[in-house]
Amino acid sequence: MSDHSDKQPLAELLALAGSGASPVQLALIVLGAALATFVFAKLAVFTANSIRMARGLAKIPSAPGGIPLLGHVIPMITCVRRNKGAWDIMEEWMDATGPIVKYNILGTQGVVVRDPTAMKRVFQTGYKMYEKDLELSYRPFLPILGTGLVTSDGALWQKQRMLMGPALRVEVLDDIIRIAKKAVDRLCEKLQPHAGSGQPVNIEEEFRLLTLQVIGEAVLSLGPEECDRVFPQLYLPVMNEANHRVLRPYRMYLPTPEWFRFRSRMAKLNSFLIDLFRRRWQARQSAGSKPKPADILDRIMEAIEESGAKWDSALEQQLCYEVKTFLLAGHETSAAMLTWSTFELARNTEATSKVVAEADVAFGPGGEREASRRAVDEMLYTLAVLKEALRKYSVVPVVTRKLAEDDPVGLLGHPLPRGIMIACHLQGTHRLYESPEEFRPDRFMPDGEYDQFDDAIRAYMFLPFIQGPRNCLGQHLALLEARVVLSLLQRRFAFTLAPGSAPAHGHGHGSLPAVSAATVANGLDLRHPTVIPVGPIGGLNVLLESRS
Ligand code: HEM
Repeated sequence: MSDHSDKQPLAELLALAGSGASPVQLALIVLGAALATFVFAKLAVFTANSIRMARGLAKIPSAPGGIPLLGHVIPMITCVRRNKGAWDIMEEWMDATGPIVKYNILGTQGVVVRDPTAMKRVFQTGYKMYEKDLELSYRPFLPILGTGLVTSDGALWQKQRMLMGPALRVEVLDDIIRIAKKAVDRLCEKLQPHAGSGQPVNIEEEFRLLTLQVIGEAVLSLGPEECDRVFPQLYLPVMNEANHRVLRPYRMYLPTPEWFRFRSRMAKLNSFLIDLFRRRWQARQSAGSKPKPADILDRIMEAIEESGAKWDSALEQQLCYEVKTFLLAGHETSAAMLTWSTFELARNTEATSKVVAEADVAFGPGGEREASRRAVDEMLYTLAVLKEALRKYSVVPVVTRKLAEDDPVGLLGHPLPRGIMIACHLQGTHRLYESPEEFRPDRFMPDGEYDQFDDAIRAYMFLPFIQGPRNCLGQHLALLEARVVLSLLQRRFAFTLAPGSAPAHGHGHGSLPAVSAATVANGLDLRHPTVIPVGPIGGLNVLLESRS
């Protein structure tokens, strides 16, 4: 017996489609129906989620300038024409509306905050539910950084952090002073012919090469020549392409010649690193006694041995992600900090002479002595200059998180619904100081403005490295390296800002034209509007004179 209800769905469809349809037409009908159901289901889920989130955010003031459907996308993409970053627009929203503002970008709903108590919730007390936003901000970097520390979450991140954390502790920091001193001595030799020549030098480019050499030696014991050979050819171009993809995400998918070059460089870089890991691992296994760790890689390998993990291709791949993460996280940010510090010192002779005096004490009047860790720790004023540069210029102006579950406590008295984005506006927090546009290193000297903040919020008033369990693993390394480099360079040369001109060599930070550094009253106008870490547009041209 066979009635209508016994028919298979396909048979029903055949009957519906009529006997005249060809198999290809029928297949297309089935495919079309499946696709329509899929799109409909997606739309229904998206709409339900959007309504749920919009209800959850109802009491939070909205950013000005939003329009139906597109939301706040137009101010975000047109701001570059006004030489402002998306983060500057967010700051204008908060100036106009208050310390927490909601926004909507093409259906992605979120809030932006700058208040230190909100930062404490996101970075410390609620950090597990405020997850990394890997879908948007970090997406272009995922092919490079994979599941490395910066771009992983949950149990894998925790395991990796436990493994990597100790590798960047005390003894490595002692090595950094020696490595940074050699690197700055080499840079001084390179710059010497420019002294008194009237020839501008793009010091930002030099800092980028220097910090890459330092991290290359600290992590992998690579010599400066090897760093200069491998990284500018393989590593820097892939990072450049990833940076382009932030504003032009279609570049991730279009098989252009650059797309193929990106893939091939990545493959070469990975095989260079994996080859190095294998040689190092084999040498360790065949050595009779445990060798003294020479670098960060040795320390990571030591931790792997102690954990009993098996050496296999998955571990090699993970190590590759971690090392590329250190290279990325560890050089451009530090270079930007050094560049802004140099910019400010070139305009402030009093601050410069204090930095030079500290170099004399730590390294001897000719800068010839090896300084101890303690001597560098005592360079309080140089440290204050670096911190003030990080505050004023906020080289990482914003970090984003995605809320994994409803947060009943929420931010600034507003409970928040799961799924929304949170833009933690570090630059906004750094402007909550007195006369924030002024460069005043004394803020970070003992009993200065920073020390005067209330105990409950102080740590969340200075966030260049964020705070909490996911804070920057390299912050001590970065500040130690920078104290050595900045003070010795200032000891050797007097810097002035070159009259505005394109950088002497190298292309600087992105492709926008250079602004005249010498004529700009406040360096904030020089900040690049699209590239993080934020450096000066077109680099920083300086003139040098030797100090006696
Ligand atoms: C001035 C220099 C630096 C600045 C301003 C800086 C800033 C930051 C910030 C803001 C984060 C948090 C990112 C986020 O949560 O989305 C971070 C994370 C990180 N940084 Fe740095 N960084 C600097 C130098 C370094 C150096 C020298 C290293 C390595 C040697 C390093 C390694 C890392 C790592 C591994 C993380 C991820 C930590 C985790 O998620 O567990 N950073 N950094």
